[in-house]
Amino acid sequence: MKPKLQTGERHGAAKPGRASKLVASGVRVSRGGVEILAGVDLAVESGEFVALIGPSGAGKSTLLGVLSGLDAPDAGTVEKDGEPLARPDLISYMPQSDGLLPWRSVLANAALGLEATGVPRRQARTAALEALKRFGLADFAGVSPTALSGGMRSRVALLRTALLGRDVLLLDEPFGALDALTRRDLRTWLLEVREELAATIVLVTHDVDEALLLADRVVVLSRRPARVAAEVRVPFESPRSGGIETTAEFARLKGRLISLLGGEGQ
Ligand SMILES: Nc1ncnc2c1ncn2[C@@H]1O[C@H](COP(=O)(O)OP(=O)(O)OP(=O)(O)O)[C@@H](O)[C@H]1O
Repeated sequence: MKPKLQTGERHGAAKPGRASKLVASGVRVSRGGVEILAGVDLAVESGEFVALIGPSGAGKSTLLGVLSGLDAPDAGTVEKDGEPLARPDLISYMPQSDGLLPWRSVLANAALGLEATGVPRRQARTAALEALKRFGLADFAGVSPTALSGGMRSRVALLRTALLGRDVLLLDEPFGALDALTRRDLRTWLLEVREELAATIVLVTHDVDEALLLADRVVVLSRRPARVAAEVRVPFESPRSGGIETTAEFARLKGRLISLLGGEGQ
């Protein structure tokens, strides 16, 4: 089953009153005597989809941890809609590992985030089943995640994160371990379900094509200790199709991002 889509609506436009603005100012982080973030300033608008790229080890995951509220910066602030991030549970964070539990069914895994926030089990599973249907995963509700392909696992993990209904979604290389074809499918899927998510999204990726295909804006971190080195607005209209990859504009932007990364983007 295909997810419900509001075709014709620009993907960048979030549902009113839902998505939040996230602003990081002067964020500095050192770990074990190593300076990782050296004053990062980043504003993500309500409903915007930002891709975060940078050289390997630059500090992308570290920044995402700070944006989630799970890690405190040594200096600087993160504000959501003008208020300091008070509790990490205001934001959905999907780390690199999908974290699906093999002894729970797909449905029980999808419901796990809700149950962890205190939603009664039956209610959580009803909501999870509804989401599985909307995201085309209902046929897999009763099976163990071990029976799923990598791509399906990523969908379930993303759905579990999204089901929390948070208005900010932070995704750390959600498709990093997948083969190229499966990644392509999942990018298309993520574009399709974006309307359903109605969230402000920050996606960490190593993949310049992925950043350009999905995001409204690409933010490039410098080498460690990282700052924001550059920002590139992605001009393609939504809904996007794979066809944009063959355009001269796509090639130009890709070349620019790779040169900003010093050739380390792929
Ligand atoms: N506790 C720590 N002590 C020392 N160094 C750390 C610690 N945590 C992270 N680092 C270092 O900080 C740097 C940034 O790590 P981080 O995972 O945020 O980078 P990244 O840009 O997400 O990396 P990658 O692109 O490889 O996923 C890395 O070089 C890492 O080794």
